Amino acid sequence: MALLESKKNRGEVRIHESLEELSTDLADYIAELSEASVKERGFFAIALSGGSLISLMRNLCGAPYNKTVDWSKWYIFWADERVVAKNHVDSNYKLAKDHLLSKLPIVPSHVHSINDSLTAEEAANEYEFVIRQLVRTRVVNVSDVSDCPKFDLILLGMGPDGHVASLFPNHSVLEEKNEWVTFITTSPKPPPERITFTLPVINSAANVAVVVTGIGKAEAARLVIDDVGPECPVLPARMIEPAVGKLVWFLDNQAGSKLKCFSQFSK
Ligand SMILES: O=C(O)[C@H](O)[C@@H](O)[C@H](O)[C@H](O)COP(=O)(O)O
Repeated sequence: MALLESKKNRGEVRIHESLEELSTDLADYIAELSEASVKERGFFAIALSGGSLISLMRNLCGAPYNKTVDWSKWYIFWADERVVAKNHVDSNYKLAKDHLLSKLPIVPSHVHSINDSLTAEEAANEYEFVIRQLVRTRVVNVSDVSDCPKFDLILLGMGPDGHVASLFPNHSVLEEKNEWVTFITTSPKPPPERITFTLPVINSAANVAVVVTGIGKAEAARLVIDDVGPECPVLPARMIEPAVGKLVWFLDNQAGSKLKCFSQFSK
């Protein structure tokens, strides 16, 4: 693995030789953050996304993490969710439950998924309300620099169009400054109805990790990580700039192949 500091505060970039190496590193990274957070605050509040991220977290289900991680202190959230029934094939909750959560001893009442019987707007409002209650009791930490929750870790994937969570390019949702959780009904990636954390919430997290794999995302990765100048299109992933938190990019060598730093890595 190559560890690189990006230019202009775009965070730490980790480029991996293979998906297996990335999965191992990702599990180590999450386990370390969990340990530090439990030691410091007694809780680990982690937000997941959908997509390939979940299968890349698979190593957490095996040794040594199944024994060494304090799963009883984990509180699970979703940075974005598709507004479908929980048993629907498109549900991010179902994806995480089937491939991750059902294999880990996480306390069921610590799993905070959306209410799937509501409209997208209602589900977003209710989800924000749930998070507000947990901020009040400090299960979710509070930001010292904004009026936002400070998740211990927000895990994101990125689409080839540069979207993260359900924040899509050229969508008014990118302007949302007041809500913690908002909704869209016109997602260009199906299904159309989704709820999503807003940029202020993502940028208030203690740690944000973006996991990006495959050659189809190499150009977007270049545009959001490299210093490409003012002609760069406005891509949601480029708007991730944690105020005080730490940003880490987990790439495989295909997704990282167009980065300026890649040539020095591949020598
Ligand atoms: O529910 C979703 O659709 C997501 O949370 C979305 O933001 C996803 O993480 C990216 O589209 C990357 O998905 P892939 O890694 O599968 O390409």
